[in-house]
Amino acid sequence: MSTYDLIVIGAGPGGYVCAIRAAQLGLKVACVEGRETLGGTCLNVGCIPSKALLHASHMLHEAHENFERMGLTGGKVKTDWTKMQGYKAETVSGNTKGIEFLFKKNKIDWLKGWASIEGPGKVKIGDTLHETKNIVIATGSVPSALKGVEVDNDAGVVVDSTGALSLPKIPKSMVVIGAGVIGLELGSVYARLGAQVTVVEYLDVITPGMDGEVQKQLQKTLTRQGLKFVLGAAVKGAEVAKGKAKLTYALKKDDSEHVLETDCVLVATGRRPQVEGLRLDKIGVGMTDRGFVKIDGHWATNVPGIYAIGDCVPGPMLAHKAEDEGMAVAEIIAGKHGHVNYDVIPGVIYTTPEVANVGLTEEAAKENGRKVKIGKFPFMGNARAKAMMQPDGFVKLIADAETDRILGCHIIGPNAGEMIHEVCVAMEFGASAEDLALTCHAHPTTSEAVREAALACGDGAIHV
Ligand SMILES: NC(=O)c1ccc[n+]([C@@H]2O[C@H](COP(=O)([O-])OP(=O)(O)OC[C@H]3O[C@@H](n4cnc5c(N)ncnc54)[C@H](O)[C@@H]3O)[C@@H](O)[C@H]2O)c1
Repeated sequence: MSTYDLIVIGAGPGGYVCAIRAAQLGLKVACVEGRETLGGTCLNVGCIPSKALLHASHMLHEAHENFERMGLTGGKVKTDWTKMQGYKAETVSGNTKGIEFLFKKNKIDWLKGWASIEGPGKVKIGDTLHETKNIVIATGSVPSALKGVEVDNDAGVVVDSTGALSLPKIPKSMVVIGAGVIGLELGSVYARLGAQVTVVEYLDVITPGMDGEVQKQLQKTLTRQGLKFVLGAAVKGAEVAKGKAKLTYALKKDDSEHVLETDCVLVATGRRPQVEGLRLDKIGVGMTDRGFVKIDGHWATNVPGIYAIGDCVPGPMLAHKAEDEGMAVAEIIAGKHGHVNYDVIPGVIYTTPEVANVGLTEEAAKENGRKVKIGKFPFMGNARAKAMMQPDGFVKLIADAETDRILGCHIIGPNAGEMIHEVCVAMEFGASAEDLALTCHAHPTTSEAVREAALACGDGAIHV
């Protein structure tokens, strides 16, 4: 039995970052992880492997669609699925081993196994009980189940996001249930690799909650890339026979039933918090009615010395939100001040073009009766985007109508996921649209489009 200042349960982006920050602040720290490798969903079966497949399939798309126009000729580039899987695995292991190195460097004990909490200060793994002053629950989330659609990742016909990363072969056709982040990212991968992809979504729009103009532009662009969309459709069930699936859905507008036959169904209808086996009910940790761990403004549960962060607590299920909470709670446990600004958490969809957003949408401003001004700039007017053959999309900046303070930004276009951060920094410092407009931006960069959108909040953009 060992005594720690802090035991973090779960080594995903929330948990491992929390452990590292706590160790840096002088605490004796252990992190429990039952998976063979560190890094949680994000590094093992989420953000990182999907980005490897997105990158490789984007390169293929470029080779097929744009190389010749750029004067790059030669044999037709083909996909070697086994090699691509190897590249994905290498990307993952490079990152997970990196966390192992960071744990050693920061003298963090990796307690291997699945933990349960026996009471405040008591964490059990197998038959071993570990004592600790504080516990942080960072156990993340798992894909939600969908009634009537049974996932079997090993069979590879009806899969969730984990199974979709390692399909035995590239399917000729795929039906994606859910036009959210996962559905569109992985749907894009397989569409670029040659599958006929149909996305079936319950709502009448894709990417619910996002800026309406971005939703429309993204749907238009992905449709041009070959994805088909069936919106306003409720999935009734899926049957598997002879290595194929039959998916039945009903259109909400007239209740008519339709069947899609496909090689593969990807269920991407959201994720739910993962807390099974922790014994939270036995030790009286309060939960929300949607199954998340209930916390106060300092990530503390109702049981003294037990905190929770990341996907298992309410809020957006994003790795970077979990990381920020991990750092903040470590600071609090170490007797310092920890803070997360939930108004400035960016979101990115890694399709091509990328979609990125932060803060208020035009729709939310209208709903709240908040007066805003909107500066919009199309990438068609951006020299760099045109040189990259990616002139689709725009930057939309939202500022307070009276004070000019930046309240939000919505980008669809090349490098959107990188560009959003200058707006995040501006918002963090309470900057106005004019502050951004007065900041010199290097030419030619796609970031100039952000400045132009800021100029459009004032006297006008130059290049439209
Ligand atoms: N790039 C990123 O930041 C990233 C990548 C992957 C996952 N994530 C996070 O992981 C979580 C899960 O992602 P996700 O894409 O599974 O969920 P999501 O909540 O983003 O989207 C799920 C979609 O499925 C639809 N849906 C739900 N039930 C349905 C049904 N029965 N039939 C048809 N459509 C249905 C919803 O309306 C919604 O559009 C999200 O919180 C997401 O933010 C983020």
